[in-house]
Amino acid sequence: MTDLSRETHDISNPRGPVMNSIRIVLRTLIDADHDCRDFAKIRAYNGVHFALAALFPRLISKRMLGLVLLVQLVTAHAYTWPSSKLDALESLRFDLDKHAFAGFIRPCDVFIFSGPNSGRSDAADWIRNAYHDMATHNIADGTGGMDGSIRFSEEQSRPENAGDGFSNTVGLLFLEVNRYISVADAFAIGAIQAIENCGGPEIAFRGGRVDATGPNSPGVPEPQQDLDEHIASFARQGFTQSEMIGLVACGHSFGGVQHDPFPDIVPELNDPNNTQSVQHFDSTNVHFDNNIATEYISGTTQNPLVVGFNDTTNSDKRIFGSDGNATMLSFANSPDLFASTCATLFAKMLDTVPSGVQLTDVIRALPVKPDNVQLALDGDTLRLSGQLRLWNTTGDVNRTVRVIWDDRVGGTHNATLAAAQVDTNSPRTPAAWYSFPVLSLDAVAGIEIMRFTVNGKLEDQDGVGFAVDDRVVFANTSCRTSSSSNPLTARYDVGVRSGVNVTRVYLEEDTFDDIPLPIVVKTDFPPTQSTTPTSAYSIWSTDVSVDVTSRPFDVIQFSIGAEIDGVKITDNGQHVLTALPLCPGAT
Ligand code: HEM
Repeated sequence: MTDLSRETHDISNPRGPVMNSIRIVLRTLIDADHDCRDFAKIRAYNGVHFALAALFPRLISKRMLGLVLLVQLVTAHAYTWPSSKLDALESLRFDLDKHAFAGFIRPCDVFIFSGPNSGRSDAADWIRNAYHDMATHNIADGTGGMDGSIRFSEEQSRPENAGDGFSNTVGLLFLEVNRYISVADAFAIGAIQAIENCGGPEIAFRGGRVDATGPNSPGVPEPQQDLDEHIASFARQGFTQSEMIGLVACGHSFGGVQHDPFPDIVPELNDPNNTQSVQHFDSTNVHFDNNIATEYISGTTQNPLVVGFNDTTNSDKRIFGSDGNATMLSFANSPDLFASTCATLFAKMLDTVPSGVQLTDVIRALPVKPDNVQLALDGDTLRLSGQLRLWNTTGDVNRTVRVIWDDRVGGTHNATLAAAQVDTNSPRTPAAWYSFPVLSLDAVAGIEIMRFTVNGKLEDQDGVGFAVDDRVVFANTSCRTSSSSNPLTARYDVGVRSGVNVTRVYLEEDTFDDIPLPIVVKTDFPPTQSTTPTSAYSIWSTDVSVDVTSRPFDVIQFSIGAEIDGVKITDNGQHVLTALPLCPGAT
C-alpha cells in the first residue's frame, strides 16, 4: 500500500489558511509537454522566411510567403484539440461560468473580503495586482515582469505594494492555478476577466508565463515620486511616456485610493456607503469607461492622485499633464480611442515577461470544443462521457448536435448530444453546451477519433478530427477499501490496452510545493496485471492511503498518467476518492 502522505512533499499548511484552501484545487502537470505546440519554432520559422524575403526577394517566392502568412494566420486563430495546456488556458480565458472566480467579479462591485458598501472591488484589486507584478520588469537585463512574484510576502511587504489587495488577489486567483496554468497566467487572466467583465475592451491573451521562484527586485512606482522618476520607471518597464499616461489612465478607470494604507492621501471618509474610505479615481469606479479622462479634462475629477490635499502625492496630475494634456484630451474626446488604446496597453503590460519566456500565440476560443471527455472501463465496455461547447452560439432548441466516432477496427458510430446549458453571462460571447449521452463502446473496438455535426454541418477540425486516447483508462472497479474517514483508503484500477508499450502507470495528484508552485505528485502502479484481464485491457491496481489530518479541506482526487513509448500522457480526470463505491466486503 502506498502511503501518499509520506510520498508527498511536506506541503502541510506552508502558507497558512490560503494555501490550505488552494490545495483543494487539484489538477494536472507540465508533463503534457508532449502536446504543447512549439510556438517558438513556428515563429522562428516565419521570422527567418520574412528576413530572407527582405534580403533576397527573388529567392523567396510569393507563393512561399503566402504559405508563411497562412501559417501565421492559422496559428494566431486556433489550435488543435486536444492540448491539455491550451485547453485549460482557453477554458479559463473564455469559460467564465465554469470557473469559481466568476463569482468574485460578478457583479463588478463584489468585494468578497468585506460586506457590501466597502468602496472596494475584487476587480480593481486584480488589475492593480497584475500591474504591480509586471512593474518590476527591467527591459535592459530582462529580469522581472509578469511572473507571479507578487505572491511572495517579501514583495507584498514593500512600501511600493502597500495594502492587502495583493494577498487578497493571490488567495482568490490561486484557486485556478494548476500544472497547466501558472500563477502569472492566472494573474493575467484575472485582470483580463475583471476588465472585460466590467465594460472594458477585449484584450488579447497569450499563455505560458513562467513563475518566479522568489521575489523580484523592487521597482513599482509610488505616488510621492516626481515625474522624471516615473518616466524613468516606466521606461525601465518598457513603456514610453505616452504609453505611461495611457496605462495609468486605463488602470485608474477602476478603483481608488484607500485611507488605511494611504492615510496621507485619503482621510477617513466616515461614509457608511464606503466603509473602507476609498476615494475613487472617477465616478464609475467599478466600470471601465473614459470618465477618468472626461472628469480630469472637465475639472470635475475627484481623483485623489490629481486633486489630493498633498500635492507631493498627486502623481496622476503630473503624469496626465506631462504632455500638455494631449493624451488625456484625446481619451476624453473618444471613448473608442480610449478603449482601443487600453486594449493594446493592457495586453502589452500582461505580455511583459522575463526574457527567455516564450508566450503562446494569442489564444482564441475554439468554435467547437469537447470538454472533460472521459473514458472509463466497465467490464467489456468503455463508457464515454463528455461535453461539447459551441462558441458564439445562442440556445436553439431545434439544433441537432451529433457525435460521430471511429473505432479502431474500421467501424463508425454516432449519437445525438443533449442540450445542457447556454452561457449568456460571458462578457461578450454566448456559448451553448451539449452533453454526451451515456455511451457504451465495445472495449475491443475502442475509439480513435470523434467528429461532430451541428445541424448536419461537419465539424472535424479541418479533417484532423478530435482524437480520443483509449490506451490507458480509469476502471470502474476502483473502490474504497474502507469506510474510515481517516486515513482515506482506496484501490484504484486502471485498464491498460493490450499490445500497447506501456512502461509506467501512475496516479497524479495536483498540489503545491513550498515555494509555492504547482506540482504533481505521482504514485506508481506496480507493473503487475493482477486482476482479471478483459479481452482488450489488463487491469493494473494500486492501493492508496491518505492521512487527511493536515488537509481537512482538500478534495482527494487523482488523474491517471502513463508513459507509452517514452511519452507521458494523462487523462486529466478528476477521480475523487470519496466518490468511489465501497469495495465488496469492505467496512
Ligand atoms: C506612477 C504610476 C502609478 C502610481 C503612482 C499608482 C498609485 C496608486 C495608488 C496609490 C493606489 C491606491 C491603492 C490602494 O489604496 O490600495 C492605486 C490604485 C490602483 N492602481 Fe495605480 N498607480 C500607478 C499606475 C497604475 C497602473 C499602470 C495601473 C494598471 C494598469 C494601476 C492600477 C490601479 C488600480 C486598478 C487601482 C485600484 C485598486 C483598488 O481600488 O483596489 N495603477 N494606484
